[in-house]
Amino acid sequence: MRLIPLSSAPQVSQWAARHITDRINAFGPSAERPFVLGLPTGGTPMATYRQLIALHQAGEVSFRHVVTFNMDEYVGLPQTHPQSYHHFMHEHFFKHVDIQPGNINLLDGNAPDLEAECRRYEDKIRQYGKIHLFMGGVGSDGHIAFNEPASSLSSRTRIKTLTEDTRLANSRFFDNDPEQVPRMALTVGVGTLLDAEEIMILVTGHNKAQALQAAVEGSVNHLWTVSALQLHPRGLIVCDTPATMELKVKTVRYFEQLEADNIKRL
Ligand SMILES: N[C@@H]1[C@@H](O)[C@H](O)[C@@H](COP(=O)(O)O)O[C@@H]1O
Repeated sequence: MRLIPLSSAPQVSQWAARHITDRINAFGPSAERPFVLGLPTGGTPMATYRQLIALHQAGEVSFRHVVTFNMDEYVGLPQTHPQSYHHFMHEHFFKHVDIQPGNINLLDGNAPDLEAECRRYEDKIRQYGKIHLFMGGVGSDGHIAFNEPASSLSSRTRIKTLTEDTRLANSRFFDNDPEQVPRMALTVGVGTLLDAEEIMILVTGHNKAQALQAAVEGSVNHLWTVSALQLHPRGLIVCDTPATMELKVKTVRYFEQLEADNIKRL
């Protein structure tokens, strides 16, 4: 696993957007051979989306031959609801770049048969071969996508019941009322994430410090599903200083030294 310890959240978004841009450009995608990008929602990636839009507007990256798969979606929220992940993605990213609508993939949390919808999603990912780069955030309880504590580390796309903690954390987007937060979501599994060629997780803020500690210094554990990143050959975490507060000084120094050139790039 690589850890890129940066000072601030804006630096994390700058680094992440540059990394995605570099990966897409190095791949040289075409209509026949698109770059497949996995994407998250949440507060953390919003600044990265703004940076990607800026890079796109500066002519540094095109999404014309990029296919996207979002990691999760609430069950039962209309797609037009301001807090649906469909709405989030269109507002914060898709409508600002040159992605082709047919290349956007999101789980349908209103599908009549939710299990069939999850199977369809897995099949569609498989049709493209694999996801080249999956970006994600992490919940303060260490969940990735909506793989709540005790999710199987070999899970595939499925329906998950959200924990009280997650509904409480996400209530800030629902008038601070946890009752308005849907009780279920569709999410890619930990196994689906591990199949990606590369995974990049963004971690910012002191409220994520425990999750980062579990991910980097803890053992692989289903209670902190982000720790499954340790099993991946190309796992990458980009974090800010407040998120490192539960890590040993020695751990942070170790990665600062290893990544000195990459940190200086900013
Ligand atoms: N399903 C999403 C996750 O994908 C996200 O990583 C997490 C943290 O979100 P935030 O970045 O807002 O802290 O929230 C939700 O539960």
